[in-house]
Amino acid sequence: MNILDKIVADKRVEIDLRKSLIPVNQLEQSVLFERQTISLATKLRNSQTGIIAEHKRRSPSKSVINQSLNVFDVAKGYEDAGVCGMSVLTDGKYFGGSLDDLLTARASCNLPLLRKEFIIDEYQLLEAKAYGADVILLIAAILTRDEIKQFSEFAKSLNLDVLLEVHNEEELHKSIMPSLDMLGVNNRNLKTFDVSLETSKGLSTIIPNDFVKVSESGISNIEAIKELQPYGYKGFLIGENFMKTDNAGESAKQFIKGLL
Ligand SMILES: O=P(O)(O)OC[C@@H](O)[C@@H](O)c1c[nH]c2ccccc12
Repeated sequence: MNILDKIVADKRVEIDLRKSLIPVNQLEQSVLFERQTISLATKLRNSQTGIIAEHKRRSPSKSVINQSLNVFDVAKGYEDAGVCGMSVLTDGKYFGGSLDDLLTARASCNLPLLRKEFIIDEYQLLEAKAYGADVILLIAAILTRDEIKQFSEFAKSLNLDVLLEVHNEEELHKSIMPSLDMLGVNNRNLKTFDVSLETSKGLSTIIPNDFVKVSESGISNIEAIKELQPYGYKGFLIGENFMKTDNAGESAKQFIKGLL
């Protein structure tokens, strides 16, 4: 079993438990369920910089990144830095995140928030909405075409934007459909953790122009952004580079200053 298979197997157990603790109607009755969501895709289309900054405490590839920052300050700092959106890891076991982190980020800023999660069940989309997300991630490597269609259409019915993540041509071909807003190319292979910006470059030409293109992972300097922009990328998802410092917001601010 590779790491991705393990994460998904654990996720199935976790979702069953969550469902038994919080029924769907309780999620639907939460105050945030009525909130007007903000479109990340629209913000990226109109942005010169396109930074999506992530809150990530640890990961299977890097173990600890930063356990001492608090989400409230990180979200405020990112907003103050002028990022387009924030990504919040909500997986607990492998990334040290939680839905409470999402709720805290929501209370702290008005940025579009991406629920960064391994989505394999519609229930997780209701959770995303109930905890204040604006955007959901779908990972092509763990979903069938039918599931991508089902989940993305359900997300759209909840007014959530959809970011679909691919890592290779096969995943991309299987995933193209009108219910997606953004296509993300993960420069990190989730099965081996190898990172290369060439992945984004190579896949850029076969992503139809109606989708906002996002390059994800392994972006550690301004040069990388400058290198990717000519390939049509409008969004750049950055986690570790900001989170490994003692002030994530401030490092995002300096980064964006350098880009303008
Ligand atoms: O910390 P980095 O290398 O800047 O990467 C951020 C983000 O792209 C990465 O966390 C990520 C991209 N896709 C994912 C899917 C699941 C978990 C995590 C991810």
